[in-house]
Amino acid sequence: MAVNSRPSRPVLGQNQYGKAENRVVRIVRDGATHHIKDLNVSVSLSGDMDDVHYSGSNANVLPTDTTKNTVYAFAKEHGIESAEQFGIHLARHFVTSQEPIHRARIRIEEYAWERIETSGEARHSFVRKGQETRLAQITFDGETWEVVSGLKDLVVMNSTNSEFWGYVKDTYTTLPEAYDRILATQVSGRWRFNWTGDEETAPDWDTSYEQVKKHMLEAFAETYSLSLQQTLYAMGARIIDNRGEIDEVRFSLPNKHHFLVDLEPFGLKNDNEVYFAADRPYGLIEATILRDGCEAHIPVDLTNL
Ligand SMILES: O=c1[nH]c(=O)c2[nH]c(=O)[nH]c2[nH]1
Repeated sequence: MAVNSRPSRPVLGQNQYGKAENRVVRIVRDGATHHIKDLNVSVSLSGDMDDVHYSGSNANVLPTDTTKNTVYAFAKEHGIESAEQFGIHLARHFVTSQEPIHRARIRIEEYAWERIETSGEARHSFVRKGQETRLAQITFDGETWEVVSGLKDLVVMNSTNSEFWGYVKDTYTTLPEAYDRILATQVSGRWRFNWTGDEETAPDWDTSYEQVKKHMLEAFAETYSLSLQQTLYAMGARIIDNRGEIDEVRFSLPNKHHFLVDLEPFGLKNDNEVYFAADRPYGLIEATILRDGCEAHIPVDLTNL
């Protein structure tokens, strides 16, 4: 370095910014048939952003909060036909409406849902594709057998037929009563067989598993829910009532909250269409359902099984 020359300042390299992981659920209600789109949208913008880094001037900065609002407003205004089409809309909007923004990268993960088909008319119940992990625990001490089967990560949603009201209200209660909400959970369940070890009378384990899952899903879809607790009981009771080989069922059900997004500030009405899918905190509803006269053996904490 030459004598008396000032060191040049470090140079800003590639930079980008935006709101990551906007969880948007869009419901289209076609009478009793509902359709859902469930996306995780990350916005990354770049352009003339030297000043905000060098001097802190925000004159060119569209807030990340605005990019989040745009995702939710576009879900209402334009709908979500496909992840690609939705991303194209967003990217074009940011680059063409904001002079300092030269590049927009929209990354989208889409979570696929399949309809839960039941004998009834209702078409508002879904199970997330990718499905569950099947579990089994077998214990034998030379005398006594215990077989517990189960599953985890079975994600299900009802886009209507769920309410929650009439609960205790104290000084700290702010929750508004809900008369038509989304009910979604990620089922973790275990069920204990009453099989005592006789090969002749062993259940067909695969058939039993498929049937338990079917009854659990049907009860979830067909129960008009006043609480997740009530739905949980209905799911367990349906299994006990229909599967004589099972004496005990335990469920751990996180209440995967979906909050209606307030679109009023953008002059848009949210007619139960656009939701923010929160990942935490979540209500956690857990209970055992027993055949009358039977004892509980499944541990309270299912992570121990
Ligand atoms: O189904 C529900 N059960 C609750 O106990 C509860 N608590 C809450 O805030 N929301 C809900 N939803």
